[in-house]
Amino acid sequence: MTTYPMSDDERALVAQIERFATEVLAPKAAQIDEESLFATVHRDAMAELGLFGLNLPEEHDGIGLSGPALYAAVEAIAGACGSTASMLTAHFLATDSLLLGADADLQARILPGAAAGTSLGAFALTEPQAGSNPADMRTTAKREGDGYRIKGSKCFISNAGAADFMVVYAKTDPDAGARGVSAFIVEPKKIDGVAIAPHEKTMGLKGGHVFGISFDCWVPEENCLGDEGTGFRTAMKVLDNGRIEVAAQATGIAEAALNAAISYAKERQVSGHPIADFQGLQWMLADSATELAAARALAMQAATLRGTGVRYSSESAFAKLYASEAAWRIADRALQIHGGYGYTRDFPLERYLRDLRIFRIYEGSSEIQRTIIARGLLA
Ligand SMILES: CC(C)(COP(=O)(O)OP(=O)(O)OC[C@H]1O[C@@H](n2cnc3c(N)ncnc32)[C@H](O)[C@@H]1OP(=O)(O)O)[C@@H](O)C(=O)NCCC(=O)NCCSC(=O)CCS(=O)O
Repeated sequence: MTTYPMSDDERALVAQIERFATEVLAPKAAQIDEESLFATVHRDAMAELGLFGLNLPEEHDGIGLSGPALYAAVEAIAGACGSTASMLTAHFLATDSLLLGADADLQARILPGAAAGTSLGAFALTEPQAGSNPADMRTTAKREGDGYRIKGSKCFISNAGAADFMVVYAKTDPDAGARGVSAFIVEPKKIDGVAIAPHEKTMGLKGGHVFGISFDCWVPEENCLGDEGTGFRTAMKVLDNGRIEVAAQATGIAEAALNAAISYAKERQVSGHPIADFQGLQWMLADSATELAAARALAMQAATLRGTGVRYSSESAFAKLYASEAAWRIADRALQIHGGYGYTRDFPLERYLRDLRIFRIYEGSSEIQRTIIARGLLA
């Protein structure tokens, strides 16, 4: 285990998660990818370990890991199965929305089931016409009786097909830009008016299913997270957390790729020598190890600020931007070291690359991370 700062109890739990990842998740990862099996196949076993509540405090029946320990846990899961990590971290986006934006009653109603893994969450922000710019969303929530009618559509929403609850972001004041956005709990299995399309066929993370959703549904007013108009800020704070988890997924997969390259370089013989003897290859491994260490150092900077009340949008953007781009280079070098074998499905390298590609796009593209960083510099 990498030496991240954490308590002895956290270290023991992360070691247990690493064993689970190696023994349960890793052996099924290729099948999940090959057959596009929804990673919820692991849901019961993950729930038993408490994984769905890793980010939630004990008062909500969660485990309440610190930022660094949560990072280590997500990294271990992603290193074994990227799809499973993506399914889990999408659930964290939903529960973080409640933690950061909802009142105590709504938290008490939804979070214990979410922590137990009996209730799966989805985070419904992105729309066909509003991806990088969510303030421009078209979904509306209009007052109707003692509640709201939500109308509109969302796309690329992880977990939606199995979700027990969704946090849906919608405009309560369409003329107020970001300040007109509010967030709502929608429980699609309990109400009419939520239509979920078949999951998208994606390049990677094939078990981390994403869906389009159409809404024409009514929810009671107590399903609104906090006050009307606070939804955009909640979503942005959630994404500050989520981007650290994307960095964790990236470094988890990058480490798996680097380890595969090291093993292969020691075994593969050319002209009577293991290819690890050649300096050109050693330098590739050295560059990858350096970039992995740098990505983790940036991520730890953000992870240690998580939950402190300090805003860390720039640190979180540094972490996601660097880790997602470095992980791509690390996995690409690892595939190159494997030569033609790396390009086949007999080895996991091509899956690692396919799984990594989305990290430069979702939860804010690399370009959006640069925008956030630049705004911080120029403010
Ligand atoms: C690039 C953006 C950050 C820019 O957003 P805007 O320019 O539209 O908004 P701002 O004017 O910056 O802010 C409006 C308002 O919000 C407050 N704010 C902004 N950021 C934060 C924050 N991090 N913490 C707290 N508050 C924040 C800001 O102070 C303003 O407040 P006042 O109105 O002045 O009071 C944004 O557009 C952006 O992040 N874009 C990327 C969107 C994105 O990442 N989408 C990903 C969706 S989820 C996904 O991809 C996967 C989902 S899954 O797997 O299912």
